[in-house]
Amino acid sequence: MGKVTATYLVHDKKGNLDKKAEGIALGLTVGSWTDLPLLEQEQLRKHKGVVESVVELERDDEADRFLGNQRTRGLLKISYPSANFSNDIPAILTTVFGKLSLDGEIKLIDLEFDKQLESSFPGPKYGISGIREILGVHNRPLVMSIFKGVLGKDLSFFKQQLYEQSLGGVDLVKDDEILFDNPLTPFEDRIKAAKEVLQQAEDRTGEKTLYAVNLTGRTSDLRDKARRAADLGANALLFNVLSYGPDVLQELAEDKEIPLPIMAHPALSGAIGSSSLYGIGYSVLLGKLLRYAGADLVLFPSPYGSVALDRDETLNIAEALTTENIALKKSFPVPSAGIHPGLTPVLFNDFGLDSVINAGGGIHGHPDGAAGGARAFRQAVDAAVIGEDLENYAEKHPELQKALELWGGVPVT
Ligand SMILES: CSCCC(=O)C(=O)COP(=O)(O)O
Ligand SMILES: [Mg+2]
Repeated sequence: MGKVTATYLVHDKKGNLDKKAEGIALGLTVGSWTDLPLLEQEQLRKHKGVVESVVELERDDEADRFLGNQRTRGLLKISYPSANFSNDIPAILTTVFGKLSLDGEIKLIDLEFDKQLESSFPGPKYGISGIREILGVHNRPLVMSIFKGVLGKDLSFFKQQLYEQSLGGVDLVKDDEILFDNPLTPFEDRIKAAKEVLQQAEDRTGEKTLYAVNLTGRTSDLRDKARRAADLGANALLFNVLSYGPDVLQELAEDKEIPLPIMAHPALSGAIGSSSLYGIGYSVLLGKLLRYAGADLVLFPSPYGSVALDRDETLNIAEALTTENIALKKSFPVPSAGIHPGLTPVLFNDFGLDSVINAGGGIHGHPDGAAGGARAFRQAVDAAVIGEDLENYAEKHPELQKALELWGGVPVT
């Protein structure tokens, strides 16, 4: 029988992790079945959660002193039979962490779907290979930029920014996640304008740029809006997935009339993932779940920029998005926030060829404007791929030189 297996990090004042694990395995499934008649026990047995392992970890003495109590720390692995839930993320999350998420210091840090369950999820429609195919770029990390300062501006500003970013050589441009439908730059007009501008830029550079329009509004309108975007010639969607839920992303990803790559933004994820005691770990929240649900690209805070995450945490997200152990297409990891060209070598070192270097301020703040910023990133990527020192490479590449003068470089250690 199929199953989903959850791993929890627990801090427990009572100190008996085996009892705690058994309590969860029972409590989230059949309740106190041992008090029932034998026949009923037998019927319920196939629904009971199974404690797969209990590992006690070293105590966190500093936190215990701070909180004024001693807690046993441990990792509990519990599996839940697929007979208990339907094959969708809302049912799975409610099964493994629904009421449990309210029950003290407990964090869901891993979720393993068996192969049968995994096969009921779409995964990315394009994934890394499909997006590379569309762009015709196979041998380097992609470069992406973010519109900035569009709020309160009209379409002419939008077009100008897009043209400059594309001319400089970025592979993708995305809306900022805070740009919603508005009278100055309406959703459909942005798509039409972008189509025209990107064709003009491609005619000059010979390179393709994809524009990810922010798909926003009421949940019930999203499907039609996304289909309309596809009809108008949009080439990608940006989606604030955690404001809606991963299942909404899955609905969009599965829709045959929305044949567009979907880029998932991590807005709101900090509220769920940032505590070391509670919530859902980032590698599940932004990694596995979004890959299963069908995100082609996933943004997350890099370990180095303005909203930095712990480096191991970011590596685990990227691993979940790209591991071969999941038989679905791979999603592009997009470490983001506060990125400038000088960070390219460390990002390349951490996330490799199959990643996207993404910047807003680091593009638009360049002394030569967005086109110069984009060129500086492309030069930094080229240097990283051939393993050349950024400072040396900058001697013959003035845009990179200017970026390094402004923001500095960060050596790989
Ligand atoms: C927290 S990851 C999302 C990155 C993002 O949406 C963004 O606007 C980053 O902009 P920046 O100017 O910091 O590159
Ligand atoms: Mg943003």
